[in-house]
Amino acid sequence: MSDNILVGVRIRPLIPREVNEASAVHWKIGDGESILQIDPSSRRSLCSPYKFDRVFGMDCNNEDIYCSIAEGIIESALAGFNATIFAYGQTSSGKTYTMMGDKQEPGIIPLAIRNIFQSIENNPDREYLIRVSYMEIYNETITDLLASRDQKGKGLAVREDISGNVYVADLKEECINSEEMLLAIMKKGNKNRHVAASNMNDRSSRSHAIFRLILESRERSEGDDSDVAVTVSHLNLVDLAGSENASQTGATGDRLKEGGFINKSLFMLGRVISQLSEGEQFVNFRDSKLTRILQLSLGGNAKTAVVCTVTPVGIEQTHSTLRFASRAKAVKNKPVVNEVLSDAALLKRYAMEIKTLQNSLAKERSTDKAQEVDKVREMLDEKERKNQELLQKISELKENLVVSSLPRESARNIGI
Ligand SMILES: Nc1ncnc2c1ncn2[C@@H]1O[C@H](COP(=O)(O)OP(=O)(O)OP(=O)(O)O)[C@@H](O)[C@H]1O
Repeated sequence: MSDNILVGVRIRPLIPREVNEASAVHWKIGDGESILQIDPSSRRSLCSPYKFDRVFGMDCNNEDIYCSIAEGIIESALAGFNATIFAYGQTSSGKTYTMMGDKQEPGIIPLAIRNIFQSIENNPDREYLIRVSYMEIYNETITDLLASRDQKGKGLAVREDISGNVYVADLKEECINSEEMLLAIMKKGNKNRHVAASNMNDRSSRSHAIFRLILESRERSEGDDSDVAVTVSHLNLVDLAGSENASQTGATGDRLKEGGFINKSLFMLGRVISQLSEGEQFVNFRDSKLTRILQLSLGGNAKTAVVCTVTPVGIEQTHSTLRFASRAKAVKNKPVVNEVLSDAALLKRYAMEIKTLQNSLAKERSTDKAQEVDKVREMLDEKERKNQELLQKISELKENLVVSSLPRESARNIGI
């Protein structure tokens, strides 16, 4: 099975700054799948249309983008496929608005979180273990957005395990068991992200942010389930920093330096996409942290979607984004469901640990306590304390599992 990267293009409405400057609109949407440059006064076409899987006009909202581009990818991640959605575009084109949104209009990330917990609720026959990490690449340094200030060191290293999987060493992963908990973690990470004002955007992201969920799931069962396969998938939701032109953003000093890093890593991403779209044998994944971390999502074992955001007033930069989007459309991935039978899956290890603890508890309880009372009363107290600890540990492990509140299908069939 081979899947092309799904590509959507979104043109945002004019923002107040552009309205005040009486900026002209240079782009027109064709039929929901194409976009072309027009002359603002005559509205005559100035180029042949760029075609994509979907093109979203100024009146589309985040929910529209989510339903057409993201929902299928999120469902695939829940079914065990690695998946990635990223937003790409020039500064101020609406990437953060699309990925994160705001209170009135939640973006792809909060909508995905809601979708994931609704799907779990609708699927009572499986149990899930969900972990989250949140990192940013700022000036080519990886920072953990979930680490407290005193835990932040010099930056995290990208490593490769013996199977060739790329990972970020020492990145914090938190187990989460509710939508509210995950949203709170997302907000905490957002607060830690590098943001600054520029002439183009009052809150310009100065880093690439990768919000990653690791989803493990397996059939729920009562009996001996040690050989039940666990599916494990990585879902990356990525808000890239925007390409920028110093003469437009007015960047100087630190901002100029950041812009240099941003443009360079986006150039590397563009080159990787180009190489993949042309089927080249050698691909420069290792030339930037961003392409290294996203390696699997670009031409690998993953379902990937990209939302390319453009402004209605940009001309050269919009063409440049659309060329990137056209190349991305030609990239093929090879997604497969990742099933794990070994104890590499945390869910498997949890299940085994729960079972071992339950066995020890049963053993402890079967000891003839009456005899022991005669002998050493303190020993009994000690055993009781140990039992409580085991029970506590079992319930803590179980708390991390996310399951539907509905009865399992099998239980419903026999009327439980
Ligand atoms: N679809 C939209 N509808 C209304 N306003 C939007 C839309 N998209 C973006 N905006 C507004 O445009 C401005 C820039 O958006 P945003 O910060 O998301 O851009 P960005 O691409 O993430 O920029 P940067 O690369 O500088 O971080 C913000 O004020 C945002 O509220």
